[in-house]
Amino acid sequence: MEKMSKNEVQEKLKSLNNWKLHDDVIKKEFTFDDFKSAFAFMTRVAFEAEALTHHPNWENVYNTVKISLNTHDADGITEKDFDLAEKIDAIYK
Ligand SMILES: C[C@H](O)[C@H](O)[C@H]1CNC2=NC(N)=NC(=O)C2=N1
Repeated sequence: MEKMSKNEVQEKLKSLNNWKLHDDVIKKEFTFDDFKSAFAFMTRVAFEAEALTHHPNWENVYNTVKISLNTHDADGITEKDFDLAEKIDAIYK
């Protein structure tokens, strides 16, 4: 899949909720009531990632999950990252 230009990424980010471009990834931080809720979210995202064969880079500290998305194969950001970001936001709702 084709890597998107910085302008394409910025334009497409407008259709997402609070994801931001940082270097060559799009990023967002999610917060929860507690660890259990954060980990339940991660489990649901993990299944979605497997279904899409596209996986998040993430870090979890207690009730927060920081996620960054990029496409290794394209060495940048592609539509696949936006597809996964949309699914992640839907799971978070
Ligand atoms: C073979 C397999 O489809 C690839 O390695 C996939 C797996 N998950 C992936 N996830 C992400 N985020 N980027 C990739 O380029 C990627 N490649």
